[in-house]
Amino acid sequence: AATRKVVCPDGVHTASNAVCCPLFAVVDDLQKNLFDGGECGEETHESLRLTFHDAIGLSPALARQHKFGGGGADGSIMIFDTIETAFHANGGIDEIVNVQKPFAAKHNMTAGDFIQLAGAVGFSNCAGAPRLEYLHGRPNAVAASPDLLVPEPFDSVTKILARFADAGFTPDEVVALLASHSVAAADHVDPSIPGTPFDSTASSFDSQVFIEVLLRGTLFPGNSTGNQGEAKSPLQGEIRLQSDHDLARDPRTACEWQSFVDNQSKMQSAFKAAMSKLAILGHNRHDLVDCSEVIPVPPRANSKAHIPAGLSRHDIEQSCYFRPFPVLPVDAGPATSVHPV
Ligand code: HEM
Ligand SMILES: [Ca+2]
Ligand SMILES: [Mn+2]
Repeated sequence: AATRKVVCPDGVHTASNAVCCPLFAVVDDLQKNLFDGGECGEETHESLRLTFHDAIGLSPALARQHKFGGGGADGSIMIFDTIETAFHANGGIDEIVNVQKPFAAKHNMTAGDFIQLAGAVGFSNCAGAPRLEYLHGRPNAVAASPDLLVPEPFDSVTKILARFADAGFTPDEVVALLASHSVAAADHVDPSIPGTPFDSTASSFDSQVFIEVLLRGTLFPGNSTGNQGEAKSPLQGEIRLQSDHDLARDPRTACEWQSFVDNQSKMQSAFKAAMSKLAILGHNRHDLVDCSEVIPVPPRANSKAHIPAGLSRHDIEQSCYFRPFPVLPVDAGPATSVHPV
C-alpha cells in the first residue's frame, strides 16, 4: 500500500511521519561533525559498539527474580554514564559517550534514540553495509543497567549464548551480530596497540572477519604473550578476540559462522534483522515511529571474499563438519599486514 508523505518544514525533505522531519538535519550534522564527512572510521566503529552496549542491558531473567533487569536500548549508558562506563565490559566506551552527549543535547533527542540513530548513520558509511532500520520514540532511561549484562571476550561460548538467549537472541542471531566485528578494532584488549582491527578491511562491512577468524592463529600483534580475552591472530597488525575464536569453532555456532564466509547478501540481511531487534530491546515496536528513511544508503561492497596474501586454504581451521569450506581466491603478493585504524 502506498503511504502518503508529508512535506517537511525545511521544504526539501518528505517524510512518512512529521516526527521524522527534524532528523534529516541531525543526520547531516552527524555526518559532517561526528563521522568526519561520512567515514567508516573510529567514530563509526565506536558508535556501532555503543548501540550494543546500551541495548544489551536488559535481562528478563533478573526481572523474574524480582530484580531490576535494565531497560535495554534506553540510553541508560549515556544518562547514567558515571555508573555504566565504569563496568569492566564497557572499557573505553566513555570516549564515544562523551563525544555523542553534546550532539544528543543539541538536537534535543532522548539518549536511547540518539545512540541508535548515530549507530545506524555511522554504519551507513561502511562499504557493503545494509541500510539499517531506525525506529524513533524511545523514552529516556529511568535507571542504570545492572552490571554484568555485557558479554566479555573471555566468557565461554556457553555463557555468551546464555546471556544473549536471556535478551532474546538465538545462537544464529549471535553469529549474525558478530558481523559487526568486520568494521571494528580494539583499543583496550592490548592497550599498547590501540586501533588494532579484527580483520584486514576495517572500513568495509565484508565477510573477511568470518574468514580471518577461522585462520590458524600464529601470533600476538603486540609485544605481549596474550592479554585477557585475546587469542592468537593469523596476521601482523590484526587482533583476535577469544570469544570470536571460540564462537567460530564451537559446534553450536561454527556452521552458521562458515555460512557467512562467501555470502555477503546473507550477511547483510541477517545482520540487519538482528540489529532491528537489538535496537529496540526493552520497547514495543508498535510504540515507535519508523523513520528509516533518514538513514543514508550505504556504498556498495568494494571487495570480494578472499584469503589474505601469504596464507592458503590449508591455514583454515575448518570447524563446520556438515559442509565443506567454500573455495576462495587467495590474494597475491607479500604476506598481508594490517594497519591500525
Ligand atoms: C560475544 C559478544 C561480544 C563480545 C565479547 C565483544 C567484545 C568486544 C571487544 C572486547 C571489543 C574491543 C573493545 C576495545 O578494546 O576497544 C569490541 C569491539 C567492537 N564491538 Fe564487540 N563484542 C561482542 C558483540 C558485539 C556486537 C553484538 C556488536 C554489535 C553492534 C559489536 C560491535 C563492536 C564494534 C563495532 C567494535 C569496534 C569498536 C571500535 O573499533 O572502536 N560487538 N567488541
Ligand atoms: Ca571488514
Ligand atoms: Mn576504537
